[in-house]
Amino acid sequence: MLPDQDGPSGGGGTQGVKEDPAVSLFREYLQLKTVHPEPDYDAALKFLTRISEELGLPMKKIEVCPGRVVTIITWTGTNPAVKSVLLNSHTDVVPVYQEHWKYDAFAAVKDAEGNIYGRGSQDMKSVTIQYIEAIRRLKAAGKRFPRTIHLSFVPDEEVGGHKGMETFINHPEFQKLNVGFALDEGLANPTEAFTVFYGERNPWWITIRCPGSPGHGSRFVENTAAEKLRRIINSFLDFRASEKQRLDTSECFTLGDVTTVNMTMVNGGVAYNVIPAEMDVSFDMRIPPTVNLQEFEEQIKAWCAEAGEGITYKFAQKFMHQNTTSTEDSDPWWNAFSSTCKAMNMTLQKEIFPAATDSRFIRAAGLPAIGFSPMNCTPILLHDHNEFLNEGVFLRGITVYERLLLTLASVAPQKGEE
Ligand code: MET
Ligand SMILES: [Zn+2]
Ligand SMILES: [Zn+2]
Repeated sequence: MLPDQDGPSGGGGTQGVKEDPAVSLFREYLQLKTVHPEPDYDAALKFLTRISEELGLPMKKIEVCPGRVVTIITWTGTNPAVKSVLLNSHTDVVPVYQEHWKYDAFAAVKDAEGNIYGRGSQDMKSVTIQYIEAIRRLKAAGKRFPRTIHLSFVPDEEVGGHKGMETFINHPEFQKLNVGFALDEGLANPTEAFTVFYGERNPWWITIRCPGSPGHGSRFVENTAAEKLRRIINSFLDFRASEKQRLDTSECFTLGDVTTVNMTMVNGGVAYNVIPAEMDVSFDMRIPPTVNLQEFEEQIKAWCAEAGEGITYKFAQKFMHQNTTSTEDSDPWWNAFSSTCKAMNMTLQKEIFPAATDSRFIRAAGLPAIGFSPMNCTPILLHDHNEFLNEGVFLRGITVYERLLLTLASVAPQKGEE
């Protein structure tokens, strides 16, 4: 049969059955073009304003930078003096190569299997709607909890978070939230298990400038920029190969446990027959929290010194905090989280997040944060073509958050909280 292309109802997976309103809301949110480089944040704000009215919960808008608004929806607890639970999600999504997609990446098409296609279906518009729907259900059931629950909806995560969470975390309005524990995004898991992230690799984005002697393209000029560039590239890519080897030969390592290095840009030169006075190369590096960052930078310095005279580097991104969140049974937040999952017969795999999320700013502020997107039995398709999530997996995730909030928002007050 034909996929359901034009409306929130129907779809082969649930043929003849009216679509769950939560799924319809998810599909509606996927259709908002909050896509870089010019995200329609106004559309997201309008959507969230409606949600706040539907839920009957107050909303606060904090413009952290011009045109960049963080939205907070709050469900105040019965003991608002104790620390709150923060459910964070970003509203922006990465661009698409539409020609590689089966369907319009912003049409939220649901196919015969109930798979919902759209940019953001995994990263992370699903999670946003799951948080909202879990709150809606708990409210409708007349529940109240001691701890306040805040939902934060932040812009610009996908471009580094500078005009989003990085600024918000230092804003007085963030302090006022009195956060004790945060949930943020994770990754899908193709198996029955769910992956949870207790830390992240540190993103370092570096550009290395290689100066050299210019001259005529027909000569053997000494000390050229290209020769230095080649040595730099060799050092970085040799290290890349050794880290890949370490990952490939280890039984227990995941991507989050080794350093990745990728050469992502090269620049320089003006003409075929002019030896350039300088050439630049850029790398995206992701460094596990167990690596000594000072020593790692010394290694980079050594590679530059070995490659020739006058080589300089600068960072476009150099995250230095290496906090991880406790996953000890004695930790009340982890205990609440993991015991709830266990009670639901969910298998958890604890890992270091291989990329970066806004959780890194939360952890850097000294707060515990767990990265978790309840998507098991799902291929990892974030930032990829044909990103999708099955509606059954999506709906099950709402129940997971419902149960998680029951316990997290009821964690007993800790020493010093009251
Ligand atoms: C390093 S900024 C974060 C952007 C994106 N989430 C990434 O990991 O690449
Ligand atoms: Zn994301
Ligand atoms: Zn992303």
